[in-house]
This record gives sequence, structure tokens and C-alpha cells, in this order.
Amino acid sequence: MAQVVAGVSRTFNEYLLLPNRTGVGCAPEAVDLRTPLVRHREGAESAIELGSPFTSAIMQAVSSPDLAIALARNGGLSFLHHNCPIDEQAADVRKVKNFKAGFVTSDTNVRPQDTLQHLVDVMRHTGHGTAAVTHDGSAGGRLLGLVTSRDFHPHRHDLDAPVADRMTAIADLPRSGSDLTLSEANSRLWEERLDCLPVVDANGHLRSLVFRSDYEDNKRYPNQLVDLDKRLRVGAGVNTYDYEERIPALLDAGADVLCFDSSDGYSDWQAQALTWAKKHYPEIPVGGGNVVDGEAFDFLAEAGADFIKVGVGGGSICITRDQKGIGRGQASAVLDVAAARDAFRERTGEYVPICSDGGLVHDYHMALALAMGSDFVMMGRYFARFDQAPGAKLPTKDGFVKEYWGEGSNRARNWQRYGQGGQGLIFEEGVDGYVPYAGDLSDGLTVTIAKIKATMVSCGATTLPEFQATARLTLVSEQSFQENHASVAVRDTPAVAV
Ligand SMILES: NC(=O)C1=CN([C@@H]2O[C@H](COP(=O)(O)OP(=O)(O)OC[C@H]3O[C@@H](n4cnc5c(N)ncnc54)[C@H](O)[C@@H]3O)[C@@H](O)[C@H]2O)C=CC1
Ligand SMILES: O=c1[nH]c(=O)c2[nH+]cn([C@@H]3O[C@H](COP(=O)(O)O)[C@@H](O)[C@H]3O)c2[nH]1
Ligand SMILES: [K+]
Repeated sequence: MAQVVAGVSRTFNEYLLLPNRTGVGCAPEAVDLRTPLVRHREGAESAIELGSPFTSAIMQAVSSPDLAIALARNGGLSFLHHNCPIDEQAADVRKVKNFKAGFVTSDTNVRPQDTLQHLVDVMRHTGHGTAAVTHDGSAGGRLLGLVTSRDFHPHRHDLDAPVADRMTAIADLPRSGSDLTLSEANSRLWEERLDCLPVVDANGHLRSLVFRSDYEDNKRYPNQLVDLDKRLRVGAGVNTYDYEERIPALLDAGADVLCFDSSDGYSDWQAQALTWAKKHYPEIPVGGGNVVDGEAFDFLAEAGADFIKVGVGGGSICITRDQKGIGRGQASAVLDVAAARDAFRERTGEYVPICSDGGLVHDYHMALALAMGSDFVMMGRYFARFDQAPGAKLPTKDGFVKEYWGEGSNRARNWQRYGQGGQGLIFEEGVDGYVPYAGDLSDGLTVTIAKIKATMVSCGATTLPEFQATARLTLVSEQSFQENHASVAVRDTPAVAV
């Protein structure tokens, strides 16, 4: 006979944290958000530790190379989506691994014979005022000169004239070989009073440009998540269909960690795939999921998963619960799986981190997920709002929105399923929509981190394990939930003191 599990399915909106006593030294500057990413012996360190407990969802509309770079620079990790052919995903991994802070691939490039009008058009399109002049107009062509928006004026110079007339030619151009470090490049920029230093290879082909402004920018990120060679770390999503070909290609490209991505990880498909991955690549961490209860956690932990994601049907674009009637309130799921993780550690001496995935709407929901036992969180909607996410930024009458669509939506045209006989989706499990535009990822994450640290200080904790061990939560009634919000009419502009 069917069983009904004990307890009601509850979600984050139904809880609040009670303040604990805050000691004098317990201040936001003292809060450390480092957290383990992968399985480790109790008491030992995790082979990869996140600098901040955030990962971006394994989705086309979220985890692109640009977003992965921005997030890793802030201590978090992206899992590049696998909803594409294997070589495309491997190329995305390479883009992140080859990122060298401060060394940018030139996006504004022309040929010497192109007209100044063409140069104006290219600069307007990219928004950048420095262009590389290469033999073929590509970012990796032989460097012939540099031209900036200060080298010509549309009213003074004939826009039909060739770029070669106004560029600084290679013979007069300060440049460097590709073996210099960022701080060496910075010294040259200052000593030679340059705005830009081109870096070329032994054959004179352009490799990158270093700008003075980017050196300052690099100093903004003391918390970057890097590997032993100081390259940014990146994760990659994988599926239970083509993993025997996809995993070797991703590892060859330099992926640091993998994660099997499924709405429902409690399956023999996933256990077989995890077993295969651990047998062939024992040194590479591989996560699994998603699950919503302790039984499924044990199943994947025993199959070898190095971390386990929690959450079915709670995501902002999810319609899995409507369509299949499968899922569980996200708070109940996290509490149940966290208890199973702790029991597993007691039984085996192994700590398998868990990740709350989906449904985090407010910043305080992230704090609740962490307090309830999540080692880190995964978010789609949150990251899709930023400049670095792949969705188009579109104007509306009230500002801007960004596109955001589910991996189970028709728009995502799920690659694995389309690969299976080409039938297409019979029914959708996700929607295609918009989220409010939120600017630069680093700026947004700075505010979120400040809020989470403030929450932890109120709860008297300076580390995530302490927060989890001491958090006291209360269920809120419908009436007390109303108290969460302001109950006066809110002024549009700040009041001015007279
Ligand atoms: N977290 C969530 O609540 C949800 C997430 N999603 C996202 O949508 C995407 C698609 O998820 P799913 O539909 O769960 O994809 P999936 O590929 O994991 O599963 C689709 C179906 O294929 C079956 N299957 C898996 N491996 C197989 C194999 N090797 N041979 C034959 N059959 C196999 C599964 O049992 C399932 O019925 C993922 O990115 C997922 O994260 C979708 C819905 C809900
Ligand atoms: O029901 C679903 N249909 C979909 O099409 C879909 N696509 C992604 N996901 C899951 O949602 C998570 C992101 O959720 P948020 O936007 O709320 O952060 C993701 O991390 C996934 O777990 C989906 N769920
Ligand atoms: K299942």
C-alpha cells in the first residue's frame, strides 16, 4: 500500500531564523563563507573548497563561459551546461580555463584596408574605443597596428580613407611576448605611459591586449576560485546518455569537476553512470542528483557521488510538479537530506556535501538553505539576471529584462532527448520567460554576500559549519509572514532632511 511520509512539505518562505547571542568579535568582516565542494574524510579538507557557497545552474540560459569566469572570480563555481554537442561544451570549458585575468581577447578588430567608417561601426557595436589592426581582421591575426577612437575624428578625417592612414603601425607600437605576467604588464603600462599593451606570439600573431583599467579591476577579486596552476576553476554538467564520450572530452579540456544533471537522480541510469565515472576517472570529483529525501541521498552516495544536489520542481521556471506531480517542498527536502548526510558521515567517516538547487527567490532564502544544512546552493534565476548570463537583455517600459528559460522547455530543445530518435519533447517541464535585469554579477553578489554575512552575525556564527550547528529556526504562520513586509506606503525617493 502507498505510504504517506511523515510531515508536511515545507518551503523557505515558511521559516525564519531566530537571532542567537552575537559575541563582540562576531562581525561581518570576521565571517568566512568557505565551504567544501566535494566528498572528503571527516576532519580532512575537501579537495576543492568554494570561497563563497554559490554555484550556477546547469542551464543554457545561465552557465556560459562569461558567467563561469565572473562567478569563479567571486569564489563560486559554474557548471557549464551540456545541452549542446560535446565539442561545443569542451570549447566552453577551454574558454574558462584559458582565461588570464587582465589579458583580454581583442573583440574590436579590423584590417588595414578597411575604411574608417567600418571602424566606427565596429567600435559602436562593441562599445570599445581601441581596435587591433590585423592582417585578416581577426582577434588572432598577424598584428599590424593599433587604432583608437582618439586617432581620428569623423568631422576632420575622411571616413572613406583606410584604417592604415590613422593607425599606429607595428614598428612604432610597444608590444610584448606572451610570457609576461600581469604585474610585469602593469609596470610597462605605467612606465611607458601606455593605455594598452598588445601581447603577440613568436610569429607576430595577436594573443591578447592588456589595459591599464583591467589591472585595477583584477585587484577587486581577492577571493578567486583557482586551480593549482592559478587558472579559474570550472565545472561541467553531464547526462546519463553520452557520458562515455562526453566525460573524456571535458576532462581533456580541463574541467575541474563534473555533475550528472537530471530532474530525478534516484535512478539506475545515474548509479551506473557514476560507477563508470569513478572507475575510469577516480581522481575527478563527480556530483549527482537531484534528490529530495535521505533514501535517494544514500543511493547516490553509495554509488560514489562526490556531492549531491537537492530539489525537484521548486525552480522558478519549473512546471515539473504541475506536469508530473513529482517533488517536495524545498526546505523539507534539504532538512531530510542534510540529516541523511550527517548519518552517512557517522556510518562511514565520509562527508558528502549537499547543494540546495532551485527556488531561492530572496537572498535570505540562501541563508535559510545554508542554515538548514546545505553546504552550497545552486541558482538559475538569480544568475540569469546579470550582464554575464547568455540571455538577451531587452528593454521594457520600466527598464530592462533578461531572457530565462528552463532546460525542460521547448526552447531548450533538450539535446539528449532530441538525440534519442529525434522525437522531440512530448510535454514541457519548464517555461520560457523573463527576469528583471540586475547589472553586473560582481556588484549583485557583493550585496547578497553582505546580507548573508549580516544574517550569520545575527545568528552568532562566523563560519558555515557553526551556522548550521547553532541555527534556530521557526515556522511562520500566514499572518506572521505578512509581518515580513513593510506595512506603510513606501516612498519612491529617499526623504530629504530640511
Ligand atoms: N530540478 C528539477 O526540478 C528539474 C530539472 N529539470 C532539468 O531539465 C533537464 C532535463 O531533465 P530530465 O528530464 O530529468 O532529464 P534526464 O535525461 O535525466 O531524464 C529524462 C528521462 O530519460 C531517462 N533516462 C536517463 N538516462 C537514460 C538512458 N541512458 N537511457 C534511457 N533512458 C534514460 C530518465 O529515467 C527519464 O525518464 C535537466 O537539465 C534538469 O536539471 C527538469 C525538470 C525538473
Ligand atoms: O521543472 C523544471 N523545469 C525545467 O525546465 C528546469 N530547468 C532547470 N530546472 C531546475 O531549476 C533550477 C534553477 O532554479 P531557479 O531558477 O529557481 O534558481 C535548476 O538548477 C534545475 O534544477 C528546471 N526545473
Ligand atoms: K526515480
